[in-house]
Amino acid sequence: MALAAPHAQGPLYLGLDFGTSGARAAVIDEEGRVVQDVKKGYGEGAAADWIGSWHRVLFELIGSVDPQIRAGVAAVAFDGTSATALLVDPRDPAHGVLAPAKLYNEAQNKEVAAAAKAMAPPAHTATAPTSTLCKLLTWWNEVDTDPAATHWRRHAAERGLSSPGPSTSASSVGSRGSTPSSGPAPLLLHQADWLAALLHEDVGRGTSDWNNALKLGFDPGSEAYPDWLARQPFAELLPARVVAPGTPVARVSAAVAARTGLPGDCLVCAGTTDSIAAFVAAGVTEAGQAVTSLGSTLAVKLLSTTRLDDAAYGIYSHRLGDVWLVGGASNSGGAVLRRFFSDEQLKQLTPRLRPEAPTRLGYYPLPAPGERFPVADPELQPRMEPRPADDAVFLQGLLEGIADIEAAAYRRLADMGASPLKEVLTAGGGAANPKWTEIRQQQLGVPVRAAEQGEACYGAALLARQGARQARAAKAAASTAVVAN
Ligand SMILES: Nc1ncnc2c1ncn2[C@@H]1O[C@H](COP(=O)(O)OP(=O)(O)O)[C@@H](O)[C@H]1O
Ligand SMILES: O=C(CO)[C@H](O)[C@H](O)COP(=O)(O)O
Repeated sequence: MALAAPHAQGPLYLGLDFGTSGARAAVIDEEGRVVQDVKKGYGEGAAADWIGSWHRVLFELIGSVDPQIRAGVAAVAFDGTSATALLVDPRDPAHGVLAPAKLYNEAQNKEVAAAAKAMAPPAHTATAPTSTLCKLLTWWNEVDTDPAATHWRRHAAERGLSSPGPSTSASSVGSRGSTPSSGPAPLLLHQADWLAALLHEDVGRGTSDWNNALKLGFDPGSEAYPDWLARQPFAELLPARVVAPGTPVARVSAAVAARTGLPGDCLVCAGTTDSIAAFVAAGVTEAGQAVTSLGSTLAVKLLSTTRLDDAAYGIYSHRLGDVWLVGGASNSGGAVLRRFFSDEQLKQLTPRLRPEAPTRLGYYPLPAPGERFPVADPELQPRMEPRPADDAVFLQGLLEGIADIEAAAYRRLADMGASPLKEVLTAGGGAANPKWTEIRQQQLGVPVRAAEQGEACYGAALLARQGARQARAAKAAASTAVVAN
């Protein structure tokens, strides 16, 4: 929906959210008012080619913003699903993707998880089987275990590129003979990093942000890769720059400006993950306030004065400015509901739910075996039987089960010394369900309400605005310095 273009006075800011089931864009003005918001599903069959789907939907989404509004966009920022990883040829990140993307919830094998545990500090979030580090180790390991199938060599041959590949070095996950490289080392990018690179086309050795790089092993406290990671033979594959969310990275390329109608001086800013973007959108500022993202997955973020990290429970701390957002992400959530009910069916059944009469079905709703948080168990089995004959009772059992997981997550954080929970704001598709809010409030024992701005793309747009303001301030300071001298 687009407000009349005359409302779109002054610089505008575009936030793009690439979630699990679809992508959304929000354009806001300097005051944070939404000028236009659009969304697009990835379409049937997207899972067969995530990279092609994301690439297509990115330009379709930008193209569906009103041209007049598009022409006023001063900065763009992305949020993507956390630990969704791509391995690219840095010479051609748009088309030179060297292996199928590994999604946020794909747990890597036990050997790789053991290799991550052997190199990282105990209980570090990068040791989780779904971490970006484990995904990188899987790709790195393939060079040793199956050279013929090594993606980057096959890809290079198919495109007549000189073969990129690791420089001669001993692999930490196997004995690697010398493999002289005739091209640049492949580059690991997160989904949000890669989408941003499609717009600025100036990827170099990669730029990521504090939040996306956390599960790779980046330390947002020291704002650097820790020594245990920097000294690994695969360190050359890591994004070279990791900056605060919202930091200006580069301008859109001339070709992309011509293709999209974005201004040639439009800034592409560093992004974040989808649950952090939802947190930014919600405008939470006090310790004890929390945001639960009820999207395809259940992600919990509590603003805490204490930093907590324990992979045994899937708990980690993101940094935003100078505060810590402690929490994690469960595999439960809306993706389970969608297995049984369309959004329309949810709307029809919800009035029949009775929060005052719990079903006591005791479900642990999961879309498939495996859980990340507040239980970190890649083999945890779903529990969603027996299924009552009445769909309203079955739905209530599922909603109660997800609410139980949310409550257990906040209890775990409290047990570990996080700031006491005071209030929960809800983002994502599930925020629209008043009966679910009632069920959750009963479980949590604190006020629960829908965030006024619950869309992650709004949070990404706020980060774009922050980056543009940062660039303007730096320009003003530079011109003042010139005058002073
Ligand atoms: N009325 C509702 N009650 C509960 N859940 C809902 C409702 N409407 C949509 N959902 C859930 O919201 C999810 C989509 O939310 P969204 O924030 O778009 O997810 P994502 O960005 O992770 O793809 C779906 O899985 C759907 O089951
Ligand atoms: O589950 C997800 C898919 O939507 C989230 O992207 C992700 O796992 C949340 O991670 P983070 O806490 O790093 O934002």
